[in-house]
Amino acid sequence: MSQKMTEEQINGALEQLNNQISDDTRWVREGDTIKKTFVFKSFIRAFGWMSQIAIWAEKLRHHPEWFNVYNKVDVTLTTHDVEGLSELDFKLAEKMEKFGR
Ligand SMILES: C[C@H](O)[C@H](O)[C@H]1CNC2=NC(N)=NC(=O)C2=N1
Repeated sequence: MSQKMTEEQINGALEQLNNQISDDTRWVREGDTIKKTFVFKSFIRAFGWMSQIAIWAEKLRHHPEWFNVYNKVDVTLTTHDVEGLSELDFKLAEKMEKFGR
């Protein structure tokens, strides 16, 4: 079971996550969540990416909140079990970056 992260841990993990991103988009902290909008070349690319991430989400037993319109996917990550952020949110975010575009 993943533990709720402290402010210090969150800030560190967020910085590390954003440092490995090549494009100019960033994950943003919003309360008990981190958020990012992923933009793809087409709906089918967006949906293909979601399918890959869905498999990882099952493997990690950690699931995204996301909203897709055409080529965009708004992602919100939080850990309901701890009512906050846990390392699972950052693990899933890293998978999203790895398979992004
Ligand atoms: C039992 C099961 O692993 C838990 O309910 C998992 C499932 N997926 C989850 N996903 C997210 N985002 N937060 C959780 O707390 C969570 N809990």
